[in-house]
Amino acid sequence: MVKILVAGFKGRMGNTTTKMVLENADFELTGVYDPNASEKNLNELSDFKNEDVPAYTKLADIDVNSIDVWIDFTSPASVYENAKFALLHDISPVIGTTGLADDQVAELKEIAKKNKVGGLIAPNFGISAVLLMQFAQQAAKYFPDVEIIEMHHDKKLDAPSGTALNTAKLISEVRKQKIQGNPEEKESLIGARGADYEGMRIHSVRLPGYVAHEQVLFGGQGEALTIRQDSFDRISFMSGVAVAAKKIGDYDELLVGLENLL
Ligand SMILES: NC(=O)C1=CN([C@@H]2O[C@H](COP(=O)(O)OP(=O)(O)OC[C@H]3O[C@@H](n4cnc5c(N)ncnc54)[C@H](O)[C@@H]3O)[C@@H](O)[C@H]2O)C=CC1
Ligand SMILES: O=C(O)C1=N[C@H](C(=O)O)C[C@H](O)C1
Repeated sequence: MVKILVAGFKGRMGNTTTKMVLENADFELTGVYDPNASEKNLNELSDFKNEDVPAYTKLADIDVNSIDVWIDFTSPASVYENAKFALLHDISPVIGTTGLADDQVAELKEIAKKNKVGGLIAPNFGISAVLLMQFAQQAAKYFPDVEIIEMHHDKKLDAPSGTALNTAKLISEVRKQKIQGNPEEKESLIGARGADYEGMRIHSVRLPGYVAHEQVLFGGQGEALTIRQDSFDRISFMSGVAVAAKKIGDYDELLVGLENLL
């Protein structure tokens, strides 16, 4: 039985993850954490009235000995501190929160290595998104001209999305250095051409009704290829989170990307 704490349990992903953990026979929910919670126990929430699980609002109060895996769906501002806290207490972090800077990831990898604790940072736990990133990396070998459009709900804090940024990083590993478009082009409205990641453009759409969607557009001589994935419901991330929580205890380093565990 894997003992799990869900960080960010009051949020959209935290709520869905808390339910998934409670419903999975391989898991025991031993804590939930959210500094913005007013509850002391999960059973104070109507959705979870039969679940006796301590709800923490301060890192210092967490019973670290009761936790094997820390699942984090919090905020770009808090994920580094949370992941470091988990690693330093011999708890395996499974991080879905986006917005970690490259130097923060490098530091967390060092801490994991030094303390021999397994952990995972996954920009996206949906299998459709994992496949999209792999297919896009493959296509970029043949189509170096690429633009990414990511579309999300309008409550999202970070832009571009972690998935779009990771897609661009994976593509840049195989793509020849290239500045796309007309070198003389000028934006008459700032931002019209989107963000620039090593010459690739990333466009972020935020609209109510959307959940999480991405298109990678490739253009070539007289042809084009579009790869698209859609998460219509947050349940789409749960099988990936469950796989990670089950397997991460077998590792002693911090991995990036769900594909490493599939
Ligand atoms: N990797 C993946 O597959 C996915 C990643 N995400 C990412 O997960 C994160 C959360 O997304 P949502 O649930 O939509 O956000 P949300 O805003 O609904 O929930 C975030 C929760 O974290 C809490 N929180 C804030 N500071 C905290 C701290 N220091 N420790 C613990 N909890 C804290 C907030 O009170 C809130 O309840 C975002 O970064 C998002 O991009 C979202 C969906 C899938
Ligand atoms: O905020 C979200 O909702 C999501 N965030 C992740 C990201 O930034 O890529 C994963 C997914 O797109 C949903």
